[in-house]
Amino acid sequence: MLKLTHISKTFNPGTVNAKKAIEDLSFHAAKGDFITVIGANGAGKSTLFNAISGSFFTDSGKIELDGKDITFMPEYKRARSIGRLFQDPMRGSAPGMTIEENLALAAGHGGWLSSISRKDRQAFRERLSLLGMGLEDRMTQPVGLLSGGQRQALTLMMATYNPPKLLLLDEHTAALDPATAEKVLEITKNTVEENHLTCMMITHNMQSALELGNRTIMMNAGKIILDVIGEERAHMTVADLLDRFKQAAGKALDNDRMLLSEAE
Ligand SMILES: Nc1ncnc2c1ncn2[C@@H]1O[C@H](COP(=O)(O)OP(=O)(O)OP(=O)(O)O)[C@@H](O)[C@H]1O
Repeated sequence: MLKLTHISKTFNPGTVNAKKAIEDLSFHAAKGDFITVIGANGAGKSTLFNAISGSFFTDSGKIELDGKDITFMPEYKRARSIGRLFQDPMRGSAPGMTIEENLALAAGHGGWLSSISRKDRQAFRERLSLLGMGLEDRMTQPVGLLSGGQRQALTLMMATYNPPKLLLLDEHTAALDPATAEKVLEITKNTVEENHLTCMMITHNMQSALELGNRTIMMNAGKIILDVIGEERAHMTVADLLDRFKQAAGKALDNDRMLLSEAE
């Protein structure tokens, strides 16, 4: 479904601030893969997502999605096939518009109340009720009134209303309190499974990285240094992950937030 072939990206090339953020990275995600992504601070995880979603063009290499070469496709066109969520719940939905208007936009009906039919409203209500957050009774309220967790769950629903070919989740629960984060992760798991989505999720929680999805990749210094799936992954513990990181990177994992979440 997603194929990256020898992609590289250097920021500020040719200056003293030059930074090789992705280095000759090749990777293939099969249809239906749910891949958790972990790694050191500044390893290039968000940059990898930016490269896939087209925030910039890579310096070299090729990016293919569902058999199509998208290496030089602009970001707004890729957005039709790639859904993305960020850490900040304020991104991805329009605060001044109501829940149903936001959903109408996501469904592709245009965001104006007059274009929302009774049937649309019924469909929105049914889908919202599955979130278990009571949002089905608040459909005419502006999204800006929602809590971070409610907003993130709504954004996830919007990003997957028409199932994308690829869903990129960039620490989308990191700004939420632990109980809410757990709930949004549960909704994420159900959404990915029910829609058979191909999904990549950056997380700093190593336990969730092993529990969610079917595959885990670990990044360091712009490269994928570990890629585990199947039986091998099923038997892995967080301690094993840390060990494997040390073996592959030649140093201990230095992601403060990952280690902190481990100590909690
Ligand atoms: N637009 C940019 N301009 C210059 N340098 C950048 C830019 N974006 C990222 N970088 C640098 O590239 C490297 C990789 O950053 P990136 O945000 O992808 O790491 P990350 O793995 O997501 O890190 P973290 O876990 O700390 O969020 C870092 O050194 C970062 O400072």
